[in-house]
Amino acid sequence: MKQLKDLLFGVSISAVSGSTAIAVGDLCFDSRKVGEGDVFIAIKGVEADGHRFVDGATRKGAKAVVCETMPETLNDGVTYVQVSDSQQALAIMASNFYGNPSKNLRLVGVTGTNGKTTVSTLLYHLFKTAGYKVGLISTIRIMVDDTEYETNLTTPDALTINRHLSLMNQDGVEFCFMEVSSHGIAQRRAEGLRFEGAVFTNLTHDHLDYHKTFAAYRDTKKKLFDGLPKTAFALTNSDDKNGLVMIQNTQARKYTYALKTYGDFRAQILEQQLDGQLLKIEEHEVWTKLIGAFNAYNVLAIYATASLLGLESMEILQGISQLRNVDGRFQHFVSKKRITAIVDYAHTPDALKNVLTTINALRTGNENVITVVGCGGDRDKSKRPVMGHIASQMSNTALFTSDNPRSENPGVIIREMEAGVEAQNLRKIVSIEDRRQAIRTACKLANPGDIILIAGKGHETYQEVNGVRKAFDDYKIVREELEKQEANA
Ligand SMILES: CC(=O)N[C@H]1[C@@H](OP(=O)(O)OP(=O)(O)OC[C@H]2O[C@@H](n3ccc(=O)[nH]c3=O)[C@H](O)[C@@H]2O)O[C@H](CO)[C@@H](O)[C@@H]1O[C@H](C)C(=O)N[C@@H](C)C(=O)N[C@H](CCC(=O)O)C(=O)O
Ligand SMILES: Nc1ncnc2c1ncn2[C@@H]1O[C@H](COP(=O)(O)OP(=O)(O)OP(=O)(O)O)[C@@H](O)[C@H]1O
Ligand SMILES: N[C@H](CCC[C@H](N)C(=O)O)C(=O)O
Ligand SMILES: [Mg+2]
Repeated sequence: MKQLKDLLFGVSISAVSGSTAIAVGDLCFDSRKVGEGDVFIAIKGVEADGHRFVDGATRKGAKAVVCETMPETLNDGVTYVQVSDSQQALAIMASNFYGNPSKNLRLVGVTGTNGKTTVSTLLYHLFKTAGYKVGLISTIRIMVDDTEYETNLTTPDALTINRHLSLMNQDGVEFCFMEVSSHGIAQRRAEGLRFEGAVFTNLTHDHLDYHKTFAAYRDTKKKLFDGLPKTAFALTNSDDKNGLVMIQNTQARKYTYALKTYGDFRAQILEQQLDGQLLKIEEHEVWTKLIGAFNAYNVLAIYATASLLGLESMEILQGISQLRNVDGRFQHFVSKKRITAIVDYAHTPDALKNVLTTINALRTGNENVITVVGCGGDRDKSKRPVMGHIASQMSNTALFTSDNPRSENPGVIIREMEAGVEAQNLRKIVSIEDRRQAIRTACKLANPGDIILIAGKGHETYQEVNGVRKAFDDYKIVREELEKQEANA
């Protein structure tokens, strides 16, 4: 059992009713999961206000409540702690609860619209190859060195983060790479963590449903850098319009990386093929299996981060040459009849544009590019016409389909994508709600040499409709469809 007053260390408290010198059980921010002796933290969320569940939580046995507004009736035997920000309090208490595990390892946060999973996962593999014990907190999985844990958010809640960091401490993990999403920052999920460094990839259109304006989205990301200590490093992409803005107010040591402009770390693309590219990083040439200009940025960010963490150049370059694509990021195969299928997690306008630019640059003749793409339901609607335009403009055929419609009508989402298609591209689009049918049609339309891109879902192995996730794997399906079709031909 822990003492409540110890868990509150560092929390800015405005009022207390009852004693904080009491032993408490777990921390809990969901009244439905409260157990006897727990501390319930009431959070004002997007859907609900946790303050409404304070009474229910104490009836289920919560011994202490952390809240922003004191309830009108206080129950005997319960300690109420009023704080200015419950989400911040939760994060600090979660870190205290697990013995501040981020202080016992070298933690690096990665933020930006695209590239977070790629950069953090590749850093994990690079440091593993270099012989270290490593942790990873990413969209796809959480790794405590070799042990994998499931996750359903990019940046999990503060308790989940600290619980896994604590497992990393127990396992002797030295480095941890972690994605820090804008939702994570806005909801203070990573507050109270001690970062040794933070990396910025890029900033383009996404999540405007949540942040409302691009400036608010940018300023949210910037907070990760504003909160770094002097001893940390802040590494930014100076080719990105907002790269320097990110590090403008940080106390940390500032470093930049760039392909086009000036940077402390620089790279150049020397050659590109479907199975890799040759890069010049500083004075060294290195071959990587990761292709596309966007991956040249990712690889350079990894090189710079590893250098700042003290690895030797040669060791880093050797590691880079062994890295493979991250699951669902430009994951591809060539069928018997030489049709290339690429599955990619491009779910923002910029990512889709980058992937299609890379694919178009690989064309050597009259190959057709056939794109299958959708837009997520209950997510930023303003992305839909833009992605519709990009897919139709940059492909020979674009099949618009469903991508996790969630609570929305998939047909309506597709109509919103169609609204962005310019008149001269209308003949290139076909809309098919059923994603499997859309993939099947793309396979039927493809001739030898053609390239099929299936965008948006990458590593995901489900399709989410009305709160239910049904098994669905783009890579498996396109493989099956092409094999079936080629066997019947
Ligand atoms: C919009 C959003 O980000 N929501 C997240 C947020 O939920 P919330 O605060 O809105 O929760 P709420 O339902 O309003 O409830 C408020 C509070 O009341 C509590 N409650 C509620 C009901 C009840 O009976 N009793 C009770 O105590 C809830 O536990 C909560 O503490 O906090 C929860 C706990 O941390 C998250 O699980 C939840 O993520 C939802 C599931 C989600 O889909 N989030 C996505 C958008 C997200 O965060 N994505 C980013 C990646 C984005 C990117 O691509 O960059 C991510 O980091 O994954
Ligand atoms: N550095 C980059 N710049 C632009 N686009 C990129 C970059 N890296 C990857 N992408 C594109 O974005 C897609 C998503 O990449 P990744 O999963 O690494 O991003 P993320 O930031 O983790 O996304 P999420 O916010 O969903 O967690 C890739 O499939 C690719 O199409
Ligand atoms: N982390 C992103 C993932 C989007 C992936 C796409 N397949 C979708 O479901 O919209 C989000 O939650 O917005
Ligand atoms: Mg990610």
